[in-house]
Amino acid sequence: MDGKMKTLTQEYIKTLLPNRPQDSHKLSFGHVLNIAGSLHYRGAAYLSSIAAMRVGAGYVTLASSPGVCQSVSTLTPNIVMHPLLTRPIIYAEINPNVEESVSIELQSIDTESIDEKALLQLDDKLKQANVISVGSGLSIAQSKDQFTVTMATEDVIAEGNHGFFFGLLAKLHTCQQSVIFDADALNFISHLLHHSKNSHQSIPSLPIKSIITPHPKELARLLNIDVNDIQNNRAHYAKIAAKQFGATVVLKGKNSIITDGEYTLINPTGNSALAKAGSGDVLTGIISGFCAQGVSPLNAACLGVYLHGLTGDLAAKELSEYSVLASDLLDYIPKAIKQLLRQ
Ligand SMILES: NC(=O)C1=CN([C@@H]2O[C@H](COP(=O)(O)OP(=O)(O)OC[C@H]3O[C@@H](n4cnc5c(N)ncnc54)[C@H](OP(=O)(O)O)[C@@H]3O)[C@@H](O)[C@H]2O)[C@@H](O)CC1
Ligand SMILES: Nc1ncnc2c1ncn2[C@@H]1O[C@H](COP(=O)(O)OP(=O)(O)O)[C@@H](O)[C@H]1O
Repeated sequence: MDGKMKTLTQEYIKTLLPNRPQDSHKLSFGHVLNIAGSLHYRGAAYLSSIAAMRVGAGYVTLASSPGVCQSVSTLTPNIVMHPLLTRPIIYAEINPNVEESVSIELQSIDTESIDEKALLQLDDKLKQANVISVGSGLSIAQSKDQFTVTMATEDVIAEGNHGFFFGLLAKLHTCQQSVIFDADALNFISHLLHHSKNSHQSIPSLPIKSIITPHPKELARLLNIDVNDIQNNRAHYAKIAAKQFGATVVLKGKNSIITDGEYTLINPTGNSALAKAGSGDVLTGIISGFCAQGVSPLNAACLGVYLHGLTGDLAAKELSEYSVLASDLLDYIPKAIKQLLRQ
C-alpha cells in the first residue's frame, strides 16, 4: 500500500485473513480479554465477546461485574467469565419534608460499578491475553448524574467506573499486546482530557499497539471539536487522531475510515442495517478476534471493518435493511467469511 487513501477491495481483504494451521489448539488462535458491559449495557458484553470467537479467536474471557457475567453466561456457554469486584455507590437522598441541613441521608445502592481493587484481579489475565478490548458498554455514568447531590456530599459520592478505568489505563500503558479502545473507554479518555477536575493529572499514553474505534461524536469528544467538522473532513480528523493518540483509528459510519496516520483506507461495505444499537460492539469483537490471531492492528482494523460491512450486506439481503439486529450479524459472520474464502 502507498501513502494515498485507497478503497478496500475484496481481493486485498482476502489476503489479510489469518491462516488456520491444522496442527493447532485453542490458544494457537489467541486469547481475548474483553473488559465490557455494565448494568444497563449487558448486551454489549455479549455481542463483542461472541463476535471475537465467530471470526476465529480460540479463547475469550469476559471481565465484568458479576451481574453482567451472569447474564452473558445464561445466553452462551462459549465465553469464560472473570467476575470483577464491585462496590455499592453511596449517594445522598434529600428528604423534602425536613429542613435541608438535617435532610441528607447517605444511602447505598449496588449499581455494579467496578471497584478499583478489581485491577489486581486483572493482573494475571492481562499477562495471559494476547489482545485486550475495553469499553463496549462499560458505562461512564457517574453517580452525580444519576442522583440528587449537594456540594457538601460530593466528596463521598463514588464516581462510577472512572477510578477503575483510570487505573486500567495506567496498567495498559506499557502493554505490548494489541489493545482496542471502544465506546465508553473513549468517552472516559475524553472526560479525562477535557472535563475532569483532575485534568491536570497526566494521562498515560495509549499502549503501543492501540486501536480506537470512535463513531463521529466520540471522535468529536476526543478531539474536543464539533461533530460537523469531523463529518465534513473525516479522513483528515481520523489522521489527526491517529497521530495524537499514536493509534490505529477506525472512524465509524457510512464508508468508515481506517488509518494509522500514514496509511488511510476507506471501506465500501455496509448499509443502513448496521445503524442499529449494538452493531459497533460486534465490530469491536471482530477486530479483537483478528488481533488475537496475530493480525497487525492496521490490518485487523481493515479486515474487521470490511467483514463487518459485508456481514451487514449479507444479512440485509435476507432480512431487509429494516430488520437486521446486531445479534443477527453474529450469525452472518460465517457467511461473510465463506464469501471471502470462495473468492
Ligand atoms: N445492547 C447494548 O448493551 C448496547 C450498548 N451500547 C453501549 O452503550 C454505550 C453508549 O453508547 P452510545 O453510542 O449509545 O452513546 P454515546 O456515545 O453517548 O452517543 C450517543 C450520541 O452520540 C451521537 N451519535 C451516535 N452515533 C453517531 C454517529 N454515527 N454520528 C454522529 N453522532 C452520533 C448521537 O448524538 P446526536 O446526534 O443525537 O446529538 C447520540 O445521541 C456504549 O458503551 C456502547 O457500547 C450501545 O452500543 C447500544 C447497544
Ligand atoms: N448507514 C450506515 N452504513 C454503513 N455502516 C453503518 C451505517 N450506520 C452505522 N454503520 C456502522 O455500524 C456500526 C455502528 O457503531 P456505533 O455507532 O458504535 O453503534 P453502537 O454503539 O450502537 O453499537 C459502525 O461500524 C458503523 O460504521
